Amino acid sequence: MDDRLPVLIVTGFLGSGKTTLVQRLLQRIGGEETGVIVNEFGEVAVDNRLYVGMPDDAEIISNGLARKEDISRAFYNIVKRAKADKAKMKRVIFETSGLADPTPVIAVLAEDAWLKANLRLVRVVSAVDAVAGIGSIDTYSETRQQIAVSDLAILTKSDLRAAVDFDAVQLKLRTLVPDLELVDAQSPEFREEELFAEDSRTFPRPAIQEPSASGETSDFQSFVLPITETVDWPLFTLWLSALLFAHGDRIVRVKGLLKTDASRGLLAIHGVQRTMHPPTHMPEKEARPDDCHLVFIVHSIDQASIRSSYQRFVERRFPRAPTASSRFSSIPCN
Ligand SMILES: Nc1nc2c(ncn2[C@@H]2O[C@H](COP(=O)(O)OP(=O)(O)OP(=O)(O)O)[C@@H](O)[C@H]2O)c(=O)[nH]1
Repeated sequence: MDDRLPVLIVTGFLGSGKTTLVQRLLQRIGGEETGVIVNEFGEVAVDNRLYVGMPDDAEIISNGLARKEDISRAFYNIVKRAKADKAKMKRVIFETSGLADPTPVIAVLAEDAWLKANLRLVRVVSAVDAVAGIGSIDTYSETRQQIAVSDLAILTKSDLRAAVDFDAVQLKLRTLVPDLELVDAQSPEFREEELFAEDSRTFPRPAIQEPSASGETSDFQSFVLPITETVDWPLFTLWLSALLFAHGDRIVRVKGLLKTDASRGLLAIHGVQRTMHPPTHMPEKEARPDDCHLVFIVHSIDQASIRSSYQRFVERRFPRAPTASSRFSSIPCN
């Protein structure tokens, strides 16, 4: 009997729904029995704080485009934990960052003798966003690379009004990988736990481009906008919606936690390209003042203009409520 721990790699572009999928999976299979590794792109690791129910002891690799040594260190830590508490850990999930090529993760599991003796890769799945996914495939080579090495694509956000239909996404994926299966995460037939089902996994599909060895060639930058004060929620959403509407092609992802006048706890904020997702409430006990900030992942846009836009638009206390049009015209990064 193969008693090595099964590993599932979850990949997908920025904001495609990887963490949501992992969270749903953990709810189905039991978070205490699952070792989780999260690689994040951003100056600070936030994903495990944006979701209720993510394990506190997740291994976080926060240098965005993880190098092989970071990946193997995280797997070593997980296996050591599993050995220390033998009966408990039953499986491992590795969530890549939205810009990472999963190939180095696959390579580490295939090359390191000790890891190979303790872990076995079950499959690589790619979250594909039904709203932004086709555009991301066309625009970002990172998305194409993630899909090329995946065994299965999982359609997310098909419940949203702006979602492209399943067949159109399937058709698009098959221009990259002719036999790639797509399943809909919103379908009642979708069972997250089956992602760990034991059929023999095929070897990774051939990469369609050379992966960047260190990952340091990315054109994307991330920065943190600290927001320690309580935010005027209507004003804030007006600002962020306008910013994403105007620059959603270059502000690829915004996420973070805010303390707002509309909520006694914290609100988790998610913007993905031009879509601002509904905020989610975080329990008050999770609130720590230094947690409150937004993480931006951008390309071809000056972060100073976003910072000054925020300062002018949201931080400034208006003596009288300005009209919507005067507020919009004050965004300097148009
Ligand atoms: N309506 C809807 N929203 C979803 C779905 N999946 C994810 N979202 C929302 O999309 C936003 C981004 O989801 P995440 O799970 O954080 O995406 P991610 O791929 O982990 O993001 P990064 O780690 O930044 O790359 C969040 O607001 C989620 O609630 C879905 O199937 N339907």
